[in-house]
Amino acid sequence: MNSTILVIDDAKDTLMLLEFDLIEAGYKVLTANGGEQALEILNRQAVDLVLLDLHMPKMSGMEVLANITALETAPPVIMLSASDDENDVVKTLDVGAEDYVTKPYVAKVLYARIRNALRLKEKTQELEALLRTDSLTHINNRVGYEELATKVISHAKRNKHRTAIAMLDIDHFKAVNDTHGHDGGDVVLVEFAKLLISCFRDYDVIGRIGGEEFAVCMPNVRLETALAACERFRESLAQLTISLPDDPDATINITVSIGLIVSNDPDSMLDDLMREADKLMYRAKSAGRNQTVTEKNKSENAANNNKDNELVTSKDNNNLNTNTPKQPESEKYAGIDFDIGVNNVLGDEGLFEEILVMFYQDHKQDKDKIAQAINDNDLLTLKSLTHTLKGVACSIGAMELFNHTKALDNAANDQKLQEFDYLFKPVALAINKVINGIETTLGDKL
Ligand SMILES: Nc1nc2c(ncn2[C@@H]2O[C@H](COP(=O)(O)OP(=O)(O)OP(=O)(O)O)[C@@H](O)[C@H]2O)c(=O)[nH]1
Repeated sequence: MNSTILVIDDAKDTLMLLEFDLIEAGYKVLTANGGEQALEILNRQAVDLVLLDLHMPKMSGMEVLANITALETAPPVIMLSASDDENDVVKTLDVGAEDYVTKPYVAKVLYARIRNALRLKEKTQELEALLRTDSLTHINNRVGYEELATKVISHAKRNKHRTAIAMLDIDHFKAVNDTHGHDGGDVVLVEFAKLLISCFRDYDVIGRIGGEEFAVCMPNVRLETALAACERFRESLAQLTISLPDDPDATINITVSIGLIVSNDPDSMLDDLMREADKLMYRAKSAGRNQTVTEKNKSENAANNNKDNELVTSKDNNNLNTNTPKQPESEKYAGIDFDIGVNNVLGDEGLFEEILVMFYQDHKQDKDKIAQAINDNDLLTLKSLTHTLKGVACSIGAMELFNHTKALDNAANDQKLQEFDYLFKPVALAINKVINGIETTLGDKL
């Protein structure tokens, strides 16, 4: 497809000459006789490149340049000026111009500069897409997902729509890897992503958030609709039999645990919603996996004059329970979701306290031990520490610690050494929070 070039110049004859030359070279051309007209065009339509005069009456070329570079999808700008003052060259390049060509221009040199700028733009776009795409499944990675979902949430705020966020985690995925190898696990992840794409709507934002964890952001939906979509996916997945190209006799069946939250709270941030949905997903895990757990966001309940949040769990179509009251969340132990922890020991608070004392004694040094293992490049110790900590964090309901440790554990398993340092920081903070929380509440029993 021919690239579109916008030429901005106050001199009519220059505009005509450039238009002629550029059309001759195969480009589509738009012209503007000043900054105001140019910005109007850029607001209306996409342009691949801008040729911009520097000295113009009314809005100067510098001013126009600053406005263009501030656009969300700014096209590359080549300055085209009669001035060969080196300060002009430096200033415009510093403000964001791609190149600087002096007038009178030599057509074939100008064409070469244009081709170069367009090539660079294409490469940059390819790199930006890679930065946002998961290389295995080709859906959004965490960066891409968060960027798009954040836009959905801002749009929802402006239009007072609800947004649903679902966090999905494949059940017992480690066992798939253990049985069928990492390549077998990869095939499962790809099939999982394909099914996500086919089950959710085109404008739902889908992403792979971590190893075997995925997220879906559903714009403008009611809880019932979002829950139905999650359930449709969960059921389709449970019925899907995945075969491996390298081992046609092997078949794999998997299930998924889903946490779903729907919010129309204008102050909800994506991070908060994802955290809430993640907590619900771990409830689905604790409650036996292969199910969706959802809870209406507080503000939505408030709008319905409902004091308590509703917890909805759904294992199959005739097991939809909309009346299970949620336990009020306790602040008893910092960094620990008391409800999850206590539920993991069938509600026995005394036993839960004993487990926390054991956790404190066994893991209070973990931060230093993990730091040491990273420092020594001792992968075996690191894997063993993170794997154990991840498991116990989940069972005491320390979900933040669990999530961060899980990320570090995955990186250790995949030997992503360069990620260790930055993944360790949140683990260290989360351990501190939990250890200090236990000390504060159970000090005399430790
Ligand atoms: N094949 C493959 N495995 C991955 C990838 N990323 C993470 N994993 C693996 O995913 C597994 C996740 O295991 P766990 O976090 O223990 O969870 P699980 O076995 O799914 O158990 P539950 O979540 O509790 O049901 C680990 O073995 C990781 O090595 C990947 O890109 N490819």
